[in-house]
Amino acid sequence: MRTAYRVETVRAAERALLDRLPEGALMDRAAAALAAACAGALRARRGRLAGARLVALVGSGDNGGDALLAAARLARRGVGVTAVLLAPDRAHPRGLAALRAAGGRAWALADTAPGALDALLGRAGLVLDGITGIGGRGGLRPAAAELAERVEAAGVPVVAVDLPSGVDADSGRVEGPVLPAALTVAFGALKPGLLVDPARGHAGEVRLVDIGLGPLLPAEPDVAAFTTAEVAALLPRPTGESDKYRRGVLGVAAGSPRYPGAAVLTVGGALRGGVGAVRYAGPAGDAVIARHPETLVSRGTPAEAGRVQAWAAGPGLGDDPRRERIVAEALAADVPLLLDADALAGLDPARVRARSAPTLLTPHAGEAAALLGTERERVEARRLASVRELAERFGATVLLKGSTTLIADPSGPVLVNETGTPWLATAGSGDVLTGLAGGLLAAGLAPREAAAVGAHLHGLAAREAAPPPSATTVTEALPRVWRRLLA
Ligand SMILES: NC(=O)C1=CN([C@@H]2O[C@H](COP(=O)(O)OP(=O)(O)OC[C@H]3O[C@@H](n4cnc5c(N)ncnc54)[C@H](OP(=O)(O)O)[C@@H]3O)[C@@H](O)[C@H]2O)[C@@H](O)CC1
Ligand SMILES: Nc1ncnc2c1ncn2[C@@H]1O[C@H](COP(=O)(O)OP(=O)(O)O)[C@@H](O)[C@H]1O
Ligand SMILES: [K+]
Repeated sequence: MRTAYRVETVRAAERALLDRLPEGALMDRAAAALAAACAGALRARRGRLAGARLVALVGSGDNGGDALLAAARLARRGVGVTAVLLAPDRAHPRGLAALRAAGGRAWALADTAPGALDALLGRAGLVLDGITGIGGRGGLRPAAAELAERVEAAGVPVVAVDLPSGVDADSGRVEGPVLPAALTVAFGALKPGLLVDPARGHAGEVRLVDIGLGPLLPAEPDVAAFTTAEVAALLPRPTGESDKYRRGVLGVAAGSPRYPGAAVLTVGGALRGGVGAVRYAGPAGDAVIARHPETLVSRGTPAEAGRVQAWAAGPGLGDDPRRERIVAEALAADVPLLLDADALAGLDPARVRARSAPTLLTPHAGEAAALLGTERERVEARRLASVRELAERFGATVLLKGSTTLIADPSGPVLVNETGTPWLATAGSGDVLTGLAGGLLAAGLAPREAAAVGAHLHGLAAREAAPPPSATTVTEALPRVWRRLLA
């Protein structure tokens, strides 16, 4: 598991560790790793370290201190270092002394003419961003924001110290300018903002440095991501005693005369979800059979279909006059249920909470916004809070789709899917995910695992099918992904 912890938790662990270590030891560990990462980046650009130029942006906290101590180490190895101090009288004293002793220069930002700053940046091979880390609050203040914009305009690669300056560590929110990094060197633990958009999108490659915090962090993270190996271990596998019913049957209620394709795509995903069989109930049976002849089709509603181990309902139900009945019957079924798309419209939390079996909701940001009574943009800006709120309100597992797919239960860590790709923003790809995650539910995975495994496979399949994938080619790539993971 890749794990991320909130600032409060990181700080508590840091305090406990500081009590056991000599003064400054923790920052020295961080600075050594940071200097090594910068040295690697500088060498990759120009072959050798001596004579390279680095600009360190230094805020008034320990994030700036880390930048100064790392810059001092690089200066000792022949790198020409200039530190740009946002608040010279509050710059980390030990860090500043170390930099000066190593022959580095320090400029006060307020005393630096814009032309001189641009010239400095123009000569730099790398910028080290130590403006703010976990102590950053709200959007960057004007001087810092302007500096970030000038650095970005100069086009010099940036290594962020702990976090890209300007992002909110706990929520992944971004207010105003951020300095985007090619590499973020995170100390002790990842913070949620390094895994969740929009902040994640500014972090570049994220490298976690062990500074000894691990044993002091709680067992339960705030945010976590399954690795591919963990996903592979969760995949349902048939055994000697398996038959098609024991492997699990998924019922699919999707599609309508106007949207038969949604039924085809959902069933297509379901058939790659590790089930023994898929029962389709609805008006698009002919289209489903034409593409997937192995499907058991019927024209009725969920209550009229045969036994299943889980239901997936919603894609393309839009103009089916029986939509409400279909959703009501799916909600009444005493098996795990995935609700997506048109099944989410107007969904009553009390009806979901009253269910006897688990429920998984898979909204995109627009559907999540409608369920929360807010705007899509607000959900996109506050993904973590939104998915947590939905899970709590509905007493269900919620998978929030989009640029970062998140999965939340009413309590416990939020799971992040790290395999996503913007290529998935293509019509019908959500229907494939519904079938896939529904299939995994029917095969016996808990909703949280079914959602996380489904999203992980879905992202890998899109990468395999790209560019450019369509919902159909994502479906077709799924068996290749299974094969690789099962090998
Ligand atoms: N945790 C660990 O284990 C370890 C942590 N370490 C390091 O410490 C870092 C945390 O240091 P930190 O606590 O000093 O806070 P930091 O991020 O430097 O920022 C605070 C300063 O920024 C300012 N400021 C705030 N908001 C701002 C804004 N919007 N725009 C502009 N300025 C803003 C704020 O100013 P003030 O509000 O006081 O005026 C304050 O002075 C952490 O990220 C990691 O790098 C490692 O060394 C070792 C192990
Ligand atoms: N910008 C993006 N980056 C990564 N994944 C995305 C992005 N936009 C959409 N997706 C993914 O694409 C799929 C789209 O699903 P959905 O919105 O339900 O579309 P549709 O209804 O057309 O199937 C989801 O899996 C979602 O997470
Ligand atoms: K930073």
